[in-house]
Amino acid sequence: MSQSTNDFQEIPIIDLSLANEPASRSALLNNLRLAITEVGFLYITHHGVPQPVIQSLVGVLPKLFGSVGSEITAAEADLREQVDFATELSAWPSEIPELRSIVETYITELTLLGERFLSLVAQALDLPSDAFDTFLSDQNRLKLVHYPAVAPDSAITQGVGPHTDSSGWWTFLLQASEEHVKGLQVLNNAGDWVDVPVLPDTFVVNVGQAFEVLTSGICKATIHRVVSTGDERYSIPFFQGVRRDLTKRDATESFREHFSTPSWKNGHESDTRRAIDSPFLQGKYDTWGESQLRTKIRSHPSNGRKFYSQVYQKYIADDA
Ligand SMILES: O=C(O)CCC(=O)C(=O)O
Ligand SMILES: [Fe+2]
Repeated sequence: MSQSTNDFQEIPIIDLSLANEPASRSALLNNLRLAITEVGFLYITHHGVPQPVIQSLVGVLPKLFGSVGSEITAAEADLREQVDFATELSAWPSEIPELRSIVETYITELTLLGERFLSLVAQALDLPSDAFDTFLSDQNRLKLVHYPAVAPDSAITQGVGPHTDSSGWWTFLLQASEEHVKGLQVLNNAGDWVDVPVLPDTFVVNVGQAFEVLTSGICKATIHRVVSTGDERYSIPFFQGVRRDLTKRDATESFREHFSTPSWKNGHESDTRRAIDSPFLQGKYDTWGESQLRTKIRSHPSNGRKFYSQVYQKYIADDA
């Protein structure tokens, strides 16, 4: 894969309901593969987690947070506070008695979502749908996070510093604030921080470090951060757990052969074909040759001007 394929400017949106129809399934898997191998971040819609389960948890957030705790990421203090839960935890904040069942129901639903998602990921990576099942844990982690608002002139703007997720296979993040509230950003290979705005009824999904290792780096645990703004912000990341007895050897060797073929190393074969095909199939020129000529002239404009002066202006002006 070339460096430039990771210069994404926005986060792809994947509609999981497309998996239900054979006709739309292969397009879904194709788009999913591009998202997880080239961006490492995506939104999922039609995720199947019932809205009441989400709303009950979002509803307790304002009650839960009092004062800002402390956490360090990338050697800077983060301006956020959080409550961590895990499957089978026994200590519960007692001020909110209903919290336990709300959190347990949410974890159950997200566990199922994580399993459904992982089987699609396996298929998108040309593996059997249950290929990753034995790597899962019976314990997943949930965090409830609050980022306080900062004053416009505040010197401190680190909600959470740049990092990749170390806690699980995949992260399923609920951005639990209104749509105008910004904060989460993802780093592309060009070094730009790309905003991940709040989209209602979605989860933001990203690759964790362990899954990057399991796929020999084909799936990328992408760097992200949260910038504090004038709005307070809530978020709820769910970290799909890694089997506790997973060895380094299992993590690095289990799929090494599968991902060592040149088609993966150079960007998946069909990704490459897709990238080449799309200007041809979607562009306005009938022939492969003319579409290629347009591409080349636009890539090498001084040669285009010199050798193809009759058509140079036409192709340079054509942004289609
Ligand atoms: O709050 C967010 O939107 C992201 C949090 C995060 O990246 C993390 O806790 O790992
Ligand atoms: Fe994170």
